[in-house]
Amino acid sequence: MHSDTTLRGAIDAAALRVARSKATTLVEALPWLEQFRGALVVIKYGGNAMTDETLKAAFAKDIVFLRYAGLRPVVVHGGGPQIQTMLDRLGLASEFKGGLRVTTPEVMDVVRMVLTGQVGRELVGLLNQHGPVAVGMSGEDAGLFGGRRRQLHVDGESVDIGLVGDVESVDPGAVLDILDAGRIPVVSTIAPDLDVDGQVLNVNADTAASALAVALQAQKLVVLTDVEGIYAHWPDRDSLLSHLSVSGARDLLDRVDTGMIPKLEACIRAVTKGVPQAHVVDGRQPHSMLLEIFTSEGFGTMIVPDEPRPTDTGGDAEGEGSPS
Ligand SMILES: Nc1ncnc2c1ncn2[C@@H]1O[C@H](COP(=O)(O)OP(=O)(O)O)[C@@H](O)[C@H]1O
Ligand SMILES: CC(=O)N[C@@H](CCC(=O)OP(=O)(O)O)C(=O)O
Repeated sequence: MHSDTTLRGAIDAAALRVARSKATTLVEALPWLEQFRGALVVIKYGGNAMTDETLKAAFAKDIVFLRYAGLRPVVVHGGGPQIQTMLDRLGLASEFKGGLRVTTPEVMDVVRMVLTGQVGRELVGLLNQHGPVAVGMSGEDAGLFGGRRRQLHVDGESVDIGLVGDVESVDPGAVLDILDAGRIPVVSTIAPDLDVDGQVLNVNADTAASALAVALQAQKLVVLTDVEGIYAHWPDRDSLLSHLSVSGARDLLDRVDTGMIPKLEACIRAVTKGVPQAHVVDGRQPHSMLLEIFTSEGFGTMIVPDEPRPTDTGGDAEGEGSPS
């Protein structure tokens, strides 16, 4: 241990300023550390935000940081681009409708192999470079998810999108066991079909993250993606929204396309079912998640419940927190 005098003698004034600024940054995080101590946060890590090795390593550091800071992070990962790369390698075609991949039985095999066997494994490996903290699991494990085939309607017409599922039931027991053991669950989003024994369904990762956040009654759902947040008039870069109410988000659904549709739907669903806030954050910015959680400015777009109207009695939240 150095005395104050030796320390000051050893470092010059500039280095001292840097050290003080680091201490200030740490202390500024204190109110947020207090607020979120023990908080369960579901983080959806999108495939488009995980294409760069440095970013993936930064993401792993952030998640482990949250864990050591006393939060309880649960990671739900996507992997759309990684699935696409494998489908291309195998010469299998697939298309998207309403932001969802039309999933034939052959495509389903690839989705399951890539999400659970490749993307999930890689994330677990990156997290475990910081200690034996991460445990990977699929929605098939310990009855985590039960799915039903999604009926898609476009312009009033029913469209067949194959083995695409919606999460109908969540048994979060295994996730809670992993959290209680002080570890970090890393979930890939395959769901057994509740109607057909032995069949599995491809669940969009935003949809699955939202269902899990609701079942766990998470304090936050954070969706990391490849864009700064939600734009009111995409692609007008001046229209980035920092806050959005659920009604505003519903109004916007008609004006977003591609991958933002399931994201917005997922945030709306989470917030209307008892998760206090959902965030869409730029996963291409290193440590964006830490900035979102530990600064007052936040980062990206925050979706919150509508303000109660003066006539509301306040009793209408009953039962909203129940798993879907
Ligand atoms: N209103 C909008 N605001 C932001 N992004 C939008 C909007 N409408 C469509 N998008 C598109 O949604 C994309 C994010 O979805 P996606 O590529 O599926 O991400 P991920 O792989 O993270 O799930 C953005 O890159 C953008 O092209
Ligand atoms: C039904 C459906 O579209 N499933 C997605 C599952 C992966 C995913 O959601 O990945 P991102 O989060 O990276 O988009 C797919 O097959 O691409």
